[in-house]
Amino acid sequence: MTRIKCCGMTRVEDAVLASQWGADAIGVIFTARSKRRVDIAQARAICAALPPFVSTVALFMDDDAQLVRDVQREVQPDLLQFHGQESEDWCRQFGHRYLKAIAMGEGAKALEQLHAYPSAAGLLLDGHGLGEAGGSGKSFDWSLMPQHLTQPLILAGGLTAENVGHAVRTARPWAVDVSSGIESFPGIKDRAKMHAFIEAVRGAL
Ligand SMILES: O=C(O)c1ccccc1NCC(=O)[C@H](O)[C@H](O)COP(=O)(O)O
Repeated sequence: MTRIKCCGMTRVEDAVLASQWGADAIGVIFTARSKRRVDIAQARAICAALPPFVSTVALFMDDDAQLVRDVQREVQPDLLQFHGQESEDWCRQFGHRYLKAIAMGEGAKALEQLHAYPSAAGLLLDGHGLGEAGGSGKSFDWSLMPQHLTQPLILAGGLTAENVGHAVRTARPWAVDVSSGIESFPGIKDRAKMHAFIEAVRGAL
């Protein structure tokens, strides 16, 4: 079964619906680089509304370590996600399970980065270029997805209800991550698109 992370949530009602329809994880973004940024109070409200067994992921991109610590303490997410050029040592300093995003915009060369984060709970391969923000809607060549790594791999970038079935069959990821493909506006999720996306992943064999 392919797990589903719906990212860039800013509204309680969107996150609750996603979890009711079958999303396994909800992402909330704290970096100032994002149009989907939430503050600690919004994130706490979203996380508190979720049912048991739905994971919460807090996203950062080359942010100050103090922001990460504040979010750890105040929001208590299940996982951290680092989306910038953070080193492994930097990611590990928080003593918290984390995902590391790998920018796949440069193609196969980016795969060298996959071995740089052995302590990561998972690696999220995203379609944007190095140094660019996520949530870009850009996809990459899904056939580049490695098949023999021990760490779980999460496929991200430009996924929609229309293409995610093909993406899952090609890349065979542990999970998929989506943001702009289920939105009507950055941070505002479109219910029909979100429902169709989750159904498409569940139906992908
Ligand atoms: O979504 C953002 O605004 C964002 C900004 C800065 C760093 C990371 C960000 N998002 C990270 C994600 O995990 C997105 O879900 C992922 O990039 C996929 O986005 P999309 O291509 O829009 O589905």
